[in-house]
Amino acid sequence: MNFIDKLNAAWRSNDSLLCVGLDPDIERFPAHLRDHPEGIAEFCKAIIDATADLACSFKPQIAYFAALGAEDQLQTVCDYLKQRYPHIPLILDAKRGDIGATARQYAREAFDRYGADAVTVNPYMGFDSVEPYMAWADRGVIVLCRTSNAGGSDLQFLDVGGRPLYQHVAQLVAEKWNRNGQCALVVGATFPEELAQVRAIVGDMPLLVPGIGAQGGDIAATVRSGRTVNGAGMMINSSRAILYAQPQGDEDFAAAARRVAMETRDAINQHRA
Ligand SMILES: O=c1ccn([C@@H]2O[C@H](COP(=O)(O)O)[C@@H](O)[C@H]2O)c(=O)[nH]1
Repeated sequence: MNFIDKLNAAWRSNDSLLCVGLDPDIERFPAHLRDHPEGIAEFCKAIIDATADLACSFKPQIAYFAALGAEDQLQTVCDYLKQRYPHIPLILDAKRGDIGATARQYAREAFDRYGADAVTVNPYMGFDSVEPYMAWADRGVIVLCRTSNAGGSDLQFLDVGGRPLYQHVAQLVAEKWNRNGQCALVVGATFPEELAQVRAIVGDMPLLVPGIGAQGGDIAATVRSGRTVNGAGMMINSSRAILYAQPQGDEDFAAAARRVAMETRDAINQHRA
């Protein structure tokens, strides 16, 4: 099954547009996992088990693993996801961007080494820096368009022929780059008006939408701006708000994560119709 089909099936089977982000920060781990040799993988596996029936995708952020030289634990997490939850898409958030020959190695890393269903890429170097990922026709290529951070406006809002640059990116990907129907775009939940603009340009193309939860994006505005006519079309990511949900009483970290993931999934679903 290719990425888009798998995503459609996960939206339906879990009745969810929630993407659970895996950004493991050992400083915020429960004490028993901080010094554990496989603590990062154990933490992520517990979060995955606690939220797999509530999520349409999981998104490990490679920087949190690579910064600690913990690529082996990223591998463990990806293998675990694929073995236990093969129906949930695995998105590797790597935001790669480089010349074609190097891009091919990044694509091998994402798709062959980690077995990701999709990877995030940076379009700044143009089509020949993105095309190598498309050789894996059954995988998703998720292109940065209008990112959730304030500084994204420095370049993405530049006026290019009467329209902001991010709208050109949306149109370019939808009309030219998406030859195999495998592309998606990153658009931040912190900018619902721009999210609506992108949706109008790209039709039903899936959007990866970070920025709710810790970044404060408004769930109602996000869903109303980005949903497709059938009330889907988005992987709305939340990482820290779920991973480090404040325990209440005796609640452990995974139970707290499940509680917040369920609240978030339900809040999203309220606005899909
Ligand atoms: O525009 C973007 C693109 C990617 N991200 C990533 O999403 C998560 C957000 O984490 P939160 O804890 O929910 O804020 C993180 O991995 C970012 O690298 C983004 O935030 N904005």
